[in-house]
Amino acid sequence: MDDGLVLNISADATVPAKRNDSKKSGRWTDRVRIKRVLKRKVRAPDTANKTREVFDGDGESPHPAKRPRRGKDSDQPVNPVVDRPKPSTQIISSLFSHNPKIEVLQPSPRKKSSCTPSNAPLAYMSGFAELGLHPLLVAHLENKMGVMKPTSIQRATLPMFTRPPSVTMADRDTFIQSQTGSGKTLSFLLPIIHDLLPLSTHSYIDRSIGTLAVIIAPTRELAKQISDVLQSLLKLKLRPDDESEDTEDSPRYTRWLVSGLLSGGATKAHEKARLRKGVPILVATPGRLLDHLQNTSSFNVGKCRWLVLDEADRLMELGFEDTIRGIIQGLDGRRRLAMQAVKEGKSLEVGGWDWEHRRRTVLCSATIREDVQKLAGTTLINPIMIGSFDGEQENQENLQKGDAPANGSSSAKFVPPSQLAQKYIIVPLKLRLVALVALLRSILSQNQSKRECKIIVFMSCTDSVDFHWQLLGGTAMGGGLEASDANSVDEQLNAGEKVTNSEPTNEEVTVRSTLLPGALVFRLHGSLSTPTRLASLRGFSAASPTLGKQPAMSSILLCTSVASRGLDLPLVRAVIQYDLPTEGGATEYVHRVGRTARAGKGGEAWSIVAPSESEWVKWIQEKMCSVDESPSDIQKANIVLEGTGVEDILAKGFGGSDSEYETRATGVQLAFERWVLRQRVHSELARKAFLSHMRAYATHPTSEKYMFHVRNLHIGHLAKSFALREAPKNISGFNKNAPSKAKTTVSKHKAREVGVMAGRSRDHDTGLSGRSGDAEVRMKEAVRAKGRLIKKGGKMMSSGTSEFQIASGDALEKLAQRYAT
Ligand SMILES: Nc1ncnc2c1ncn2[C@@H]1O[C@H](COP(=O)(O)OP(=O)(O)OP(=O)(O)O)[C@@H](O)[C@H]1O
Repeated sequence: MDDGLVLNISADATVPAKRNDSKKSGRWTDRVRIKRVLKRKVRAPDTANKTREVFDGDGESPHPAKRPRRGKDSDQPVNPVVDRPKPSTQIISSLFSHNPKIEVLQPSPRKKSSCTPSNAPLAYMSGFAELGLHPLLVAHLENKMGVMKPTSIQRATLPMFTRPPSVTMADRDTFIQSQTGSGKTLSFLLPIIHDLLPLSTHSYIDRSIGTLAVIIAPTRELAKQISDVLQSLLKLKLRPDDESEDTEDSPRYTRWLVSGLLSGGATKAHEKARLRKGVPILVATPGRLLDHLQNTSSFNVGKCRWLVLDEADRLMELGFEDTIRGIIQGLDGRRRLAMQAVKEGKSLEVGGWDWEHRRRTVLCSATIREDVQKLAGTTLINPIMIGSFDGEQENQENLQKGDAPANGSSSAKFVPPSQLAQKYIIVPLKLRLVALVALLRSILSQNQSKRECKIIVFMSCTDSVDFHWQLLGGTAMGGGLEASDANSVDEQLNAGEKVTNSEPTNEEVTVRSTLLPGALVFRLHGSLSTPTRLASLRGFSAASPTLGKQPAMSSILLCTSVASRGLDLPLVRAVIQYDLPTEGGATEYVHRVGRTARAGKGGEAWSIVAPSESEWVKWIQEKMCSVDESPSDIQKANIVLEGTGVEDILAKGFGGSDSEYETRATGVQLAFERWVLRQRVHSELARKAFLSHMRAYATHPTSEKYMFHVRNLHIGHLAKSFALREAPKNISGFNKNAPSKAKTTVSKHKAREVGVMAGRSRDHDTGLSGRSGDAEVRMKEAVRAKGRLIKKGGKMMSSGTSEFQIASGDALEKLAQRYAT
């Protein structure tokens, strides 16, 4: 049996030669035993590695080869000088045998051309001017930002704020919901600037007026992104280009409108200094904002007239409900104190400020789930809903009451943009890793003619992201090869593995893989430091990313769900869900795929589905459709996922004739496995990633267990997709057969525990993780407990000075401990 593994991968010179198994001396029983063992085994072609490789190939045996028992010696510590895993017998199972049979997929009847983009600017509109937007803003959008026509959510939202007050909803708050990539950010930023710009005409106005608008976003990345868009809007020209329009009567605007960002990225002292100077429009993450409301006396926010809660559903998911209540109480308290100070003549403020002008709250959310309704009920006054809702009237009434929808459905219909091509591949577990590489290669080569191509790959946990990132960067084959087509895989393999001396360090931002020519690989998850996360995003989004002197055309981002919400990364051609979402169900899926196909552009979304998860395809399609939708509606909205065979992807990605791709895929897999074996630190990375992945997998909600149950996974095959050759029972910490939390159907509560066990690996990213996030985590806990305190009759406190406080950080924590139930 040759198993198709005749690959000319050169031996790793640093590895000692394999010891000879034949034995001439010793007892005759020993010699007979060894002979018998050798007869049964088929030798691996690579004998350079001290590791003995046992092939399980081509169906000779229906069961995977068993790993022989290890002798006493195997427990001896690894030689500290050569830091490599201890020699052991390894199982090298063939990639293409013993895989479950997968139904041949029928091509989808969907015609791509029939899809008109659902989130594109509206062609029939003449421009933003007809929505009543300030002419300076219209000119800036058209001339400097290339934004000519509004999208449908902008068309619906802007008139609400630009019409004269008598007919608008001055006394009403707003709830905005629309598709991913439909331009929600501009639909709340433009009204704010439109409202504040004319204040320039007041003689006393400058940035010392304080903060007039606060925008809250759930993560640092999102806050930074909103802040960037805001900054580019605020660069607007304050006079019309046409001088003739600049008459005596035309208002003279001054540049007092500046923006600021509070997201925990900078030091508090620096943020305090900025707040003291005055920041008229502030973008913030919730924890840091509440912190400043509690502790920064110079934070002048008494006149705030806009509060925006972006990605409200994510804010709720991340447990910010109490923090947001604290923020609202803080804003109200500071307003009362400021008004009182003016009344009592204690304030140095010049008169003329319209204190009657109430603060408007805008809530943006992808869904109107029960928890978002609750938030809307407590934060919005007489809200008007803008967006696409089913049963709008009913929902509107519920929203005002803060109730869940009467029909019991917990979410409004939320579908991906119609122009997005949604695809899935059912991939046997063993083939996952090579299928991912093949898919990346095929997308990259298809888009070679385009200027650049960006791909986002979602993984289940931070450990998995770290492992795959290091693996791709570390497994350099024939270093420096720049293959331009899929056929060059052979050349890369034949050139031999190259031991890279410079392993990427933990805080490095990017790596290159010769398997993915012309692309740089970035990573993003919540355990990276803020500068690394931001550098990663900057690098990935850059027009022509570079590594050293080598420019790259394309970029790939390996990430956890941290990148699923709100991030607007330009030119993302494809999203690959290597691991399907463990939390958030269909909503999370729609958010993830929504990172592509934005503002009317095209894109493709790929889901890698395990054979035991195949029910998921039907499930997700049903979740995205309304019960009463006709098949033509479903086709039109492009809610159907199109299946592709894994062989097609492997053939496209690795090239070659007939089934040559099998040999090539095997070569790639072997190279990965050798990388894992090469150093102890690599195998630890792989094991950790495997374990964390299993734990994350166990946190799928109970209602989804029939599709995602650890019990249904072939653990050995899954381990192979982490380039591990070891039988999983030897991976400490996880035993599929033990009565573990992962094994039994876990309740949601238990599932959470499993998630917590995974520690840093589970990425409920809030921008709270990492070194600088610890304080925020504690703050969040304290605020939660403060909620309990208030329920138990505690009250908000005002310090002797003019500062309104909920309580100081320390006091709050002490109170929290005292009242913790
Ligand atoms: N009227 C417009 N014309 C052209 N491009 C636009 C327009 N409005 C917004 N865009 C662009 O569309 C992209 C998506 O916008 P935005 O990030 O606001 O979407 P979103 O609805 O908030 O998406 P998500 O739900 O994923 O957060 C951005 O790159 C933005 O610059």
